[in-house]
Amino acid sequence: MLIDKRIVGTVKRNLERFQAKKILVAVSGGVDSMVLLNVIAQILPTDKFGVVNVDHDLRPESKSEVQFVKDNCQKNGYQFFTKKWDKKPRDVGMEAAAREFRYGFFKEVMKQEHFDTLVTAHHGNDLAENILMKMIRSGNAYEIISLKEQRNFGNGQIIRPLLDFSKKELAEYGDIHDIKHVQDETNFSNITLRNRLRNNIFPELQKENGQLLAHFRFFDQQLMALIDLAQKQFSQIEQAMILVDDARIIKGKIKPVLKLDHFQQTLFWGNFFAKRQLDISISNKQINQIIGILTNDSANASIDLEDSWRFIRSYDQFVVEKISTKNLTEVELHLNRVATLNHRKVTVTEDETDFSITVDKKPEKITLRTRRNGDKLLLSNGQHQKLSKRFINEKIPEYKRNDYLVLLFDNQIVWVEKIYNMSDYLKKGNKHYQINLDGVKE
Ligand SMILES: Nc1ncnc2c1ncn2[C@@H]1O[C@H](COP(=O)(O)OP(=O)(O)OP(=O)(O)O)[C@@H](O)[C@H]1O
Repeated sequence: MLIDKRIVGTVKRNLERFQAKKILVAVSGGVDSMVLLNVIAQILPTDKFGVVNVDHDLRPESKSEVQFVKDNCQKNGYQFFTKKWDKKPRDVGMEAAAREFRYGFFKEVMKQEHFDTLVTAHHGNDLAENILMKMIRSGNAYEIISLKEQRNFGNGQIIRPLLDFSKKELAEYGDIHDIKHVQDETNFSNITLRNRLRNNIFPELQKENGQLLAHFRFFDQQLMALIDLAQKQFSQIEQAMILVDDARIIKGKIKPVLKLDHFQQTLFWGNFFAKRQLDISISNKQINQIIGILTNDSANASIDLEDSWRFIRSYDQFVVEKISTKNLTEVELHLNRVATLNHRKVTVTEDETDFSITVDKKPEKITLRTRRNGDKLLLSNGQHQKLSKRFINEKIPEYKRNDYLVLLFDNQIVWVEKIYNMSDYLKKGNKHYQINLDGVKE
């Protein structure tokens, strides 16, 4: 069969197989995505698909490239959605930030305009480059299979129906149908690993075997099949271990996973994070650290993962939680006025008869906050105890400790929710205060 018929046939089969109904085509203007758009337009009526584009505004030509895609859509009567990226980060990680913005916008359009499927023009060369890049960077099996032909995405799914075709074959289709496209000049510069692989390494490898891309695709499919098989066993283990599982916190028992050997555990945790799509990027080094803290003798330990997630071991349980960077960790408090910290309400009032704290002078500054490293509690005879030690003594698990409120009078800790009141140790002075926490007297 001619290449163009094969491409159209494969895309059509994929759309049917994954039951795509209303499709958003991601079009950058390059030859791959312009070919994809042409193919989709042959298969579907114009009310069943739309075009989405992001102007990353990173190159002088980007404006004219967006215009090119826009004109093409207008001419053909296709729905067109575009957005310019104007809040770029100043530091490193431009490529990743651009991707986050791009996929964020794709999700937004899908939701607002009721598209159930996003289709991208990733092809066989992208897949092979992706696999080799992941081999170079991490060797993590779950990252190696990250470029999937279908996965859940936003309020629907993402489909990549061109993975069976090489860039060359798509270009051939473009020639046959005389498809106009823009040329991304940055593809030729060798600043990124992807471009070095694309321009220097793959041409050499392909000289060794012309079937190289098909082999990468075969390896990817087999690895995915193996992981699918393992998944059944992993699901049983998860059922035995999980206690809480929601968008911000996962909590469970450790024991069930320990029956797997070390390398099976690496796969287990890879699967664990990949399938929940928590947007945690996790390296093999971190997976090994997780296994390390679960299997060593220390009962309390934690690891900070990327993207504000933390993995905590607490005795025979583990917790994965999103650390909220938005949460306030400190507020100044005024007598008789309600202060709110992390959704908790606290008031401190002067009270001669019904009081919980006694000090020798009226505080000039009252602070409410969560714990900090180095916090110390004043005991009898002026001795101190570390707050962390008190948490351990009271058997408060590590992952709960940030929830405890700490009250300070003139920078001296006078009270820690549930576990400490300075007046139990030092009953001095004649200034009496009542603490009210969430409507309850302390
Ligand atoms: N600016 C863009 N606007 C719309 N779609 C885009 C844009 N950039 C890329 N795409 C879509 O994503 C596909 C892959 O593009 P490209 O290979 O440049 O991305 P990548 O960064 O390598 O991969 P990924 O998109 O998975 O991060 C394109 O074929 C196209 O469908």
